[in-house]
Amino acid sequence: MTDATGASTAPAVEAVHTSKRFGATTALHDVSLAIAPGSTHALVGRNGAGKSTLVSLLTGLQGPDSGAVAFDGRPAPPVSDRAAWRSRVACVFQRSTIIPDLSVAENLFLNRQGDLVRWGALRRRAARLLEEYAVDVDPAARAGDLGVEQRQLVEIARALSQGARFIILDEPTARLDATAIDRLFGRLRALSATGVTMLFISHHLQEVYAVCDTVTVLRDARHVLTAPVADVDHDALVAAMTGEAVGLTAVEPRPPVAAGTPVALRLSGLTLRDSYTSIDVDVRAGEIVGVTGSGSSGKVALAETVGGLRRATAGTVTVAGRPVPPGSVPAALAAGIGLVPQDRHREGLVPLLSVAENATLPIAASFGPLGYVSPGRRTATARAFIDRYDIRTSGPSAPVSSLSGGNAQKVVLARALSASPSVLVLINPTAGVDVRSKESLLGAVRTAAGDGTAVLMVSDELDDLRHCDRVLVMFHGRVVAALPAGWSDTEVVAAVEGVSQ
Ligand SMILES: Nc1ncnc2c1ncn2[C@@H]1O[C@H](COP(=O)(O)OP(=O)(O)OP(=O)(O)O)[C@@H](O)[C@H]1O
Repeated sequence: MTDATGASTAPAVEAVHTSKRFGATTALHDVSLAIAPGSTHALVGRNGAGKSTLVSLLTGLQGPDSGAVAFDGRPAPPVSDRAAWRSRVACVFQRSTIIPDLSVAENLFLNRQGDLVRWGALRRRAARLLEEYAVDVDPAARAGDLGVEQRQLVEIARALSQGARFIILDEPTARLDATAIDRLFGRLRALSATGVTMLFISHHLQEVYAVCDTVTVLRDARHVLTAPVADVDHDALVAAMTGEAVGLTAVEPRPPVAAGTPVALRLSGLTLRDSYTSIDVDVRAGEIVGVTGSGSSGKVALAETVGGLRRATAGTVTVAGRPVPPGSVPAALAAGIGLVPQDRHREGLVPLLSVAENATLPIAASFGPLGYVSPGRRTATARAFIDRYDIRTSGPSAPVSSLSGGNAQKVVLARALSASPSVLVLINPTAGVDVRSKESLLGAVRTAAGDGTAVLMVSDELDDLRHCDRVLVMFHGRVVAALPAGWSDTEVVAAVEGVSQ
């Protein structure tokens, strides 16, 4: 197709009446999408709406059951021709496709034909490529040592250098702090100005307005709406995603924790070499304490230490006055500490077990004597979780690996809460969770606190932190600010950046 000037008018990317089923689940039903060349197109929808499935069709990871995909008006290559797909489209996944044990240079030229076996030549070519895309990374660095931001930039540079003019960004901001997000958005705008077409997937609707020109909403495997972002306000977008005209509810202030309430969790002089130093924190029963900070602040390592995933080099963790043996998840669990870890793929879930088995792992012992778990009780408990947390699944016996990302995150939280822990440690608990489900997850955390659980919530999200009674800000391994309820967004951001107001 061409216009009067002879320029191509075909969409850069198109899905035409595509459908995809997994067993009994319809993941996409007759979905069509056309992305104009050079546009930055948002794809939004609730957890399980079908976004990742559509991405898998647009990247050729699998073919549609019916319908077709086209690039620049021409049919997509066969699924088996990976090189042809790589020259058309790349997806910067939330989970990296970079191989950690190889160097940056090797990662950049992975899967490419040619005579690049000589290390010196490979490194020089990698250096030129990184310079061309203004990526400030050493080509000889081990890829596994890169931060999330640098890793994503290497992935984008690799995609562009392979000829792809269409890039899919699947929740690219999920693990970036505010300044890194700003830098990423600057780059996306610059890429867009050079004619690169992008599909941007995010549960943060404000990001959609910040970087995208057009938005498509999927709901229950179906296409609901495609429109310029300027024509759809926030409430209309949420209504399209949920199918309900009800807006999101404002965060209710929590009643203050009564004076004299005992300390449930105490961190004293807690230190982890190269990560954080001399952390003293008390969390009283029923209190929600937030911890935030930039990527290098040490906040995640601190939470992982309390949850038993890391062993502090000095200091102690006590629960109700009793010291918790360090560096052991079972010991932390036995002390009453529940953990929602950062990486649900690695630490959170057992992929081959069912939703019911995963959700009820810590309470299995209470279901029957001598480790016997009655399947009926387990299923009934799991069904209650599925309803309460709005987990979209074909049922309690579905393997957890069949869940969409956000629904898997809900299982992790359900599991942590299922054992009624006296201390709950959460690391970015709403990452990947849709706007409506965030409300129910944070509501469940508030209910647990209302019942006396002490909550330590590490998060980059101001919307999570709004539920906290106070927020500690870490900077280079130390607590630099303690903000009582009523803080303003700018106060938190300034403290995170290390700028005193
Ligand atoms: N391999 C699979 N086997 C079985 N069911 C699957 C599989 N992949 C996806 N599904 C199901 O298809 C539906 C759509 O999932 P998809 O991952 O596309 O959702 P999503 O919109 O990306 O969600 P999220 O926002 O949570 O990432 C879900 O109900 C999911 O459970």
